Amino acid sequence: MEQIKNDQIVTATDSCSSSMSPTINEKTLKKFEGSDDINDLSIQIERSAKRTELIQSTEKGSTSAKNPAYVEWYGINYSISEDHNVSWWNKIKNSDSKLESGKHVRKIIENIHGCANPGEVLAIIGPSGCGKTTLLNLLGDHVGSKGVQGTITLNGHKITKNSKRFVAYCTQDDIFFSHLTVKETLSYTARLRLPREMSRRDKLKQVENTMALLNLTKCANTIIGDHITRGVSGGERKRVNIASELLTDPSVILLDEPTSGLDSSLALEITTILKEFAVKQKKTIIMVIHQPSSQVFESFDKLMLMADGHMVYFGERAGVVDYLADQGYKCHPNFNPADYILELLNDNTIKQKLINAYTHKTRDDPTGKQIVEKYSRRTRADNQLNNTILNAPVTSERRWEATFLQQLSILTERTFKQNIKISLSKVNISHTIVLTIYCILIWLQIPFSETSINDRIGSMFFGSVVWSFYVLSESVLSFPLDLVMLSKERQSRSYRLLSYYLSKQIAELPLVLFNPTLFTIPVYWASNLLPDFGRFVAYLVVTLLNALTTQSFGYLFGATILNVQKSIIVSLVFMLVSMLAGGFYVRHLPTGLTWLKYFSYVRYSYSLLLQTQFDSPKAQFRCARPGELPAGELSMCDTGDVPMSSIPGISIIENLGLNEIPWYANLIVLLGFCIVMRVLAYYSLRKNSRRNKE
Ligand SMILES: Nc1ncnc2c1ncn2[C@@H]1O[C@H](COP(=O)(O)OP(=O)(O)OP(=O)(O)O)[C@@H](O)[C@H]1O
Repeated sequence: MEQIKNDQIVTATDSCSSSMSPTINEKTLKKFEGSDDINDLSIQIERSAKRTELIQSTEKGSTSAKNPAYVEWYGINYSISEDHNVSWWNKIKNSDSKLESGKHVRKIIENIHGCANPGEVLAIIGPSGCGKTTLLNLLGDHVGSKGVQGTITLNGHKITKNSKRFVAYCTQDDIFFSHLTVKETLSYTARLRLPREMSRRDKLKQVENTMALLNLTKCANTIIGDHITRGVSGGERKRVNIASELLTDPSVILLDEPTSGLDSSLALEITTILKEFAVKQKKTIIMVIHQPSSQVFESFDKLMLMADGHMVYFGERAGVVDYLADQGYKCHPNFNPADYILELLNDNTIKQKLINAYTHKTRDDPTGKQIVEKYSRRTRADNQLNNTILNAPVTSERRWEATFLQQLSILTERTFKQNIKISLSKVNISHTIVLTIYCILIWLQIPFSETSINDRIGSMFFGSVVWSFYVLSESVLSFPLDLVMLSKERQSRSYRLLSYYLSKQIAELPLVLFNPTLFTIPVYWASNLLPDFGRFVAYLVVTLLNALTTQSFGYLFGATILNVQKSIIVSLVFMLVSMLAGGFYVRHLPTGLTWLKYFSYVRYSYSLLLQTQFDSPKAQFRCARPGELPAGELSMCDTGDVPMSSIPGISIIENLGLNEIPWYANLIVLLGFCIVMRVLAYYSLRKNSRRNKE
């Protein structure tokens, strides 16, 4: 231990008792008078003044100042069941008893308590894996009730759906739509989550101010990006994450490592902004932070130390150094206390001693309720805030700020902007063009003759099935890929599930139809399908309806399974089974499997396509001349009693056994599949989103 202390003293440059305030004051200025750093300092002063001005501009109409929220938690325990290695049979047989006996239960956090007051910043510090994020998830009500014990309150009341809207959670992972710009991202958030009474202009002004505050103005028009498309930098993305929560004016802000990936001056700038928000707008700020600099550390009001899921310290930040000194671990005055704390907590022996010391200290108050009462200002008179407000539930009369129609239009616009760049990307368009050219070359001007009937049917079947695969592979991923964003935004009560679901249908409709249309128009005319405009329109409509029905199935699989890999496998198997029962590859299904054809939507669209092309007086196919057919194959013209010069199209459909039901019945069934699958997909998504909350 002595070694640790000495090493730290040698390398330390920061001060344990540094009095550097987050904002630059005259005293600091005097210290630098006459020095070369004066220019830097005046820039900092300017920035500080600008920051204060921007925070004041967002202060107008702030609801958090009217709705201060005291967060208190005590007796918190959280366990998970670790049954990954148990066979499914054993899980079914013994699930409850094994869980109860604790055989597969792992305690993640134990007997945790604390509180955070409006106007204050509470920092949670501890080594990696000690349970900080888990605690934040619990405070943000992002964990279901399973395995959770203890009490978490907002102003003394349990967190409800309505009060949750006042709690913003800035997660460790920055979750965004990759093809939207920074400004678009923040604007959509503002339009969805800022009060209904605010005009759109004011909401956008708030976005501009927040961007200026977090130094995002210069990258306002840069896309967020992802691992494929380069966008803003990691630090900028982190700031967009913070901005998107700050601009919605919450009463409580939970932040998971808001400064990770930022350089030290930017980290200080962010914590300073948060501190100013806390003080000026009475926001309650709880942040998990890794290795803060001493200046950042000084800006915290309260501190909570954790190790191995246990408490090590909770109280005033200013008291931690003395507390550790009392335990025999004195921090050198020249050393950053945060670094020192982490050094201590990463030493197994010291960590255990500190955990034991805290447990001993709270032996008469194992849930920590009394400690919480000691540090919470809720129950005590406050000069600035009326005591009745302090105990009032944080709640809103409205469940959503934007009306249903506003949500629908905002989400449709957002989904369209995000997806158009994917669906109509250069790669996708090139793929369609190449496929179109290839099909034209293969099926160029198919003659109306008996010998080419199979080629004609083949071109029609391929022209619809190829888009089924294409559409299925995109639509099946639609919900699994949106899942994290959806659950984050639904947690913050940004919109209804129904508005999200309908907006997806509307926004993706033109996009899903674009490529099949681009393909079908030239291929139809080039391959010499029935030269009749009405029939062409009918053919196009059926091709597009087939694509939409496939999309419905894709939505259903995606919404039900919600797992990328599993959804793809299930949808592929389904598609292959539907194709085989579709009537193209197998005309007569084996006895016992004939029912399959009634469930194959491919069969209905395939029958409809053939009906558009063959069920017409214009569809006449010249009989094969001797020697044109392969040896041994009989011409359809020779099978009847009357000699024929051409074959009517209708007899071809009859021969294929695809005229069992009229065209309008095929259309109704296909439409039915399309609509019913979408309704089922919605209920499936709703059921899954409810299950996620439990
Ligand atoms: N749902 C879960 N399933 C399995 N393990 C979990 C789950 N939730 C938390 N854990 C485990 O609980 C421990 C605490 O995780 P948590 O993410 O809260 O740590 P942390 O202190 O935030 O770590 P870091 O600083 O590295 O982000 C880890 O060991 C983690 O693996």
